[in-house]
Amino acid sequence: MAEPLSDDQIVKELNSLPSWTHENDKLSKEFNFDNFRDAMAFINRIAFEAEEQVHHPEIFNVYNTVNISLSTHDAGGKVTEKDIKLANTIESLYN
Ligand SMILES: C[C@H](O)[C@H](O)[C@H]1CNC2=NC(N)=NC(=O)C2=N1
Repeated sequence: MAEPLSDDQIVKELNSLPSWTHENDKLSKEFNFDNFRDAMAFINRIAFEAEEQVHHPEIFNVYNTVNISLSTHDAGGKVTEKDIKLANTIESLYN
């Protein structure tokens, strides 16, 4: 089972995850798109990767914005390596 990361470990990981925040035991970021179609395409690409990793994000969409939050339910809702890995994957899908 994945163990929660320390605050120091999370701060270090966030150095290479631009605009991601660590608040309320979650990693979060808002992504902006030109339109709803592009936002939904992004969400669907995330969905396939989440299934591959067997790790699932919280996703909140309003028109052209997508807010993602990551935490590990199986680790008491804390941030683990699984969240760092999925955050990096999501970044690679956005770029
Ligand atoms: C059985 C299955 O592997 C678990 O329920 C997985 C699925 N996806 C998950 N996603 C997230 N975000 N946290 C989890 O603890 C988690 N657990």
